[in-house]
Amino acid sequence: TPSAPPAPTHPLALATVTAPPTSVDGFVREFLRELNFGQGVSLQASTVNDQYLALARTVRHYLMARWSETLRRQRETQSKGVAYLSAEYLLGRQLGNALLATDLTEIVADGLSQCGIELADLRAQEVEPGLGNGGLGRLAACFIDSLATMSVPCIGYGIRYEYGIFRQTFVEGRQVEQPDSWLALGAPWEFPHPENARRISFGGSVADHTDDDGVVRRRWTPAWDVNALPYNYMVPGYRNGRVNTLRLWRAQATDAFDLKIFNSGDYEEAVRAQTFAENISKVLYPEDSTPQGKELRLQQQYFFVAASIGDFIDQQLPEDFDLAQLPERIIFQLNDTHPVIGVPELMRVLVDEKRLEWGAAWEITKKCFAYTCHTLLPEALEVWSVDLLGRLLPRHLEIIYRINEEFLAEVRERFGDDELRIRRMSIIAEHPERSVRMAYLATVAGAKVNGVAELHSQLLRDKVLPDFHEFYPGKFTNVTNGITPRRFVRLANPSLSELITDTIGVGWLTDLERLRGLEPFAEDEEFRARFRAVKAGNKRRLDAVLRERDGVGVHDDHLLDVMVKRLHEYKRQSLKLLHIVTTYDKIVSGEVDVADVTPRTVIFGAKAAPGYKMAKEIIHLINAVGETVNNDPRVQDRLKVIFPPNYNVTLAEKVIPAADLSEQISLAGKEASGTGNMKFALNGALTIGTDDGANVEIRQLVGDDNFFLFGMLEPEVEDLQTRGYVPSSFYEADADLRRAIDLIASGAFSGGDRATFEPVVSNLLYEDRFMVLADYAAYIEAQAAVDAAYADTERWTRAAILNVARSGFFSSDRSMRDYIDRIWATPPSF
Ligand SMILES: [N-]=[N+]=N[C@]1([C@H](N)O)O[C@H](CO)[C@@H](O)[C@H](O)[C@H]1O
Repeated sequence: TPSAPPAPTHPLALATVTAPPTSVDGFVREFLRELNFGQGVSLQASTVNDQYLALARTVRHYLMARWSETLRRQRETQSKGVAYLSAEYLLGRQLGNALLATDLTEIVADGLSQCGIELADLRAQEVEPGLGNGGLGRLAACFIDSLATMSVPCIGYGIRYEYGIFRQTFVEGRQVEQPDSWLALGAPWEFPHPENARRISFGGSVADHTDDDGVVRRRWTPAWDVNALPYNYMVPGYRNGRVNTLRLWRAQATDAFDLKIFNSGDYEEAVRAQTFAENISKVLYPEDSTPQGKELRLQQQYFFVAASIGDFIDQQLPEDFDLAQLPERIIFQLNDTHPVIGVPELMRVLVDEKRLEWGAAWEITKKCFAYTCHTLLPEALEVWSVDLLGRLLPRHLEIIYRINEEFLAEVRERFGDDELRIRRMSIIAEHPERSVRMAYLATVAGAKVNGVAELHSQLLRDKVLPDFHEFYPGKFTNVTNGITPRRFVRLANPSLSELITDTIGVGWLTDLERLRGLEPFAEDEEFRARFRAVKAGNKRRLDAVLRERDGVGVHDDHLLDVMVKRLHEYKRQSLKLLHIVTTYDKIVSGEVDVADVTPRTVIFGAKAAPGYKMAKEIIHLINAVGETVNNDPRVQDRLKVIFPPNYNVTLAEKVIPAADLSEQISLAGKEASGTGNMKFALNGALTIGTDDGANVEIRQLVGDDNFFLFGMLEPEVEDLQTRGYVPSSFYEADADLRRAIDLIASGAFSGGDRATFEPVVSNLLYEDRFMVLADYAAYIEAQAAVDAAYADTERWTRAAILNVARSGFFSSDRSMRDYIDRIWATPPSF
């Protein structure tokens, strides 16, 4: 290969880019230049969007120096890093975080106000990139933030969906999805590099081929291909001079336009290839925990994984790199089963392209991957039919067959001809359709397999993958999830952050366990008063936001009871609904004096996957119950239900700091971890929850007195399931439950029409897969304890302070330390 031309240089080009002066004048000069030359407008003529785009680009200038220095040092030190492979990144707005990371917020606010511009208006102009569904996507965003802040080399790889998670609207209380055209007003945080595009192949066939070294190898002859264009995003560390990279891939046709066909007048045909190709990165699949086995979804997964592995080997490694050393240089972390097709892809590259022996390639591959499982729902573990895989990726199917063959040979060696075990453990499922079990492939190929909370990892070992735990005992570990305190405490809750810093000093943002220093202040009356003032202020802020956004407000003297997460039956939003209906029923029937009811506003936030019918029914019922309760004069505003549409990261940053009560009420054994639960505890909300996922660890750390635990434990759920669960028996046995369900069935929330919510009622009475009725009585009792506790303001505040003080463990920095210690061995490098 011809030697690369000498790199361009000039005495003015400093070894690395230098940041503009960190002064108000320095900033204003940079901003106006960007507005004039970048946006091409004068300050006077500029729109808010012009100003936002110019500001974003100006802030990029301050980060650029750190980014190129990070890349230069990375190239220099060649230290081992992480390639985080995730089909989802729920990043949230970038501007606030970039200003925080560079400590520019004040300078920028002053500079802009000199120009007659409000920083808050420009921050509100940003459209958040909704490139994820829920917890899994947000976790990826928190993790890459922590790795940058901890100076760990990391490249996040994913897909640059043209349309992210749909925008949710409500029409007569029903969810209606709108496309999320997040790019429409410009995307100032991305750096496209079409020159580094990669060709990704699909389809075709495989045959033996004698290569020029005389060796017969399998040769894949694809049928079609697309280009993968990289778009780089900055991942700034918190005030440590470091910026890591997030590389998202966009699909584009290799030959975008067929002029000959166009000239023949068949315009549609002329661009068909382009449309077809671009479909691959067109839109995010909106399912959370219930994957769609659609071909396009597999195309998306292979597209970004093949581009990422190719990019790392060809772009990030020195030309003469000895691939046997690959495990010393990189660990590919598989964020759930979505990127697992990367395992046969690396084997294909090593064996077919780099011509390594199969055995040598497998030794490398086994050390280069690790797998994080995020679920316990059997339907969430992806399987791909061998028909589809064989058609789309014939060479990869071959490789998977060989991996499975060699794996089962090892199993036979260990356990003899135990056919049932062989069938149970085979990566290839024979029934109901011959298909590849991606979680099994990830477990066989991964150096480590982890769950995302202690209970989850235990259930993975005991119930989901017991055979594999028996076969690979050392492979299974746990890393409890975490959240970044930079976004979810410092940015989302500046007044609480100020109180914390005033009290325990700085440093807690990158060492969250320091929050323990707040414990003694739970006993300090003056501090408790300041803590309450912070919460009240956040409630008023939320009130203003919701009034402007949706025309509804929240009373700051109400207990704010918040349930925000994707709509899924296992998360049991319908249990929360039954509590509301029970309270309402007791008020309107006069069973309780409305004056004795603790004033409470229940805030829901939840998107349902568009194809998830029951979830959409439950959303409709929540809005209908809200409509009735909110407008019933007998309630005297002491119970309110609000459901702001389009719950996303930006709304979470306003709702969570205002919350008093965090609803984490999934059926025990169903929620792998949860991460919203951690954000609420760190923002001084008390949790009412089951012993499920990370709730268990939150309760253990904050103390039983500061957590409202209720409901069956996982073994009790298992036992009831085994004994046979008859939901209607709970209906018959519990008068309050019967009245609540009967009220819904009566049409009280649907203008007397009994049919409207019959599907929800029937589902609860005759199916109730997630045992809402079984946990109802315990839940209602726990909610009564909440009311009693809330009436004792000092006790409540003390408990809220202890939740903050004892939740430092839930920093994603700690999660990263655990991944580094237990899985990656990628210590901070510089
Ligand atoms: N997919 N998936 N899984 C989830 C969430 N739905 O995104 O991953 C999250 C991140 O690990 C978990 O907190 C949550 O319990 C789990 O259900």
